[in-house]
Amino acid sequence: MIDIKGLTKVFKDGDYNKVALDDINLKINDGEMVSIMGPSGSGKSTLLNIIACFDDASKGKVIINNNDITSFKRNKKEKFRRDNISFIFQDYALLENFTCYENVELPLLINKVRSRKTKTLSLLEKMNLLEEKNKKINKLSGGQRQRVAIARALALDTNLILADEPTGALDQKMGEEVTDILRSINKEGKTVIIVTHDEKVANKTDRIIKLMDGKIIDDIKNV
Ligand SMILES: Nc1ncnc2c1ncn2[C@@H]1O[C@H](COP(=O)(O)OP(=O)(O)OP(=O)(O)O)[C@@H](O)[C@H]1O
Repeated sequence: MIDIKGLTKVFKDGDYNKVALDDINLKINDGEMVSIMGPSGSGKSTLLNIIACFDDASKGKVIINNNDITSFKRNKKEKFRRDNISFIFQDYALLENFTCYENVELPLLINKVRSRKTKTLSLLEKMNLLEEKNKKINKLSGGQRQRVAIARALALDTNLILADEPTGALDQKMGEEVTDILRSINKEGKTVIIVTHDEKVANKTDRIIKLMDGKIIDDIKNV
């Protein structure tokens, strides 16, 4: 479970002082699929980045499976992220000059996982990318790139998948395909949190949380 208590984030730089998250309280259960919506600048990415251990809180706690990540020093945070969290970016964040296969294998190589070939091929098959396996990323469509990014995110078998606008760069058809893949990953038991501007994406999630000016203004069960 993710238990967020009084989470506040203030960005400060000289005279600049922006309260991006203002006393957020939120619980997300294991196995939920949640979308976070809200206008530009409402704090969606800031919230996701703190859950992902990419950024620090100014105040409050984020407790993931009984681990208070807000109390962790940088190294411990990075290890916690590696072991527990996968992140999917709007712009895929893939290595453009490497093949699909190499991109998916990379986290397995870094973490010295055994049976890398079998695992990588099975992930590529799952994402319907076997035919593309030796193609370089810069030869793929946006939807294919995002499927490679999802395969890579699944490589280490983490239970928490975070996605920041995963369909933001895709046309409607590819966006739907990627959303359906995230839904099926959730059905396999993983917790999925998606930041999105797209109502269609949000409507495929179990719960829609709306932010405005760094506060939760709505938290709706989507049945
Ligand atoms: N690194 C930073 N330094 C200073 N201010 C920041 C930083 N990151 C975000 N902000 C500010 O915090 C507020 C929340 O930003 P955030 O990116 O979380 O919003 P968002 O809801 O994800 O927006 P969008 O939909 O445009 O991506 C904004 O006013 C933004 O300008």
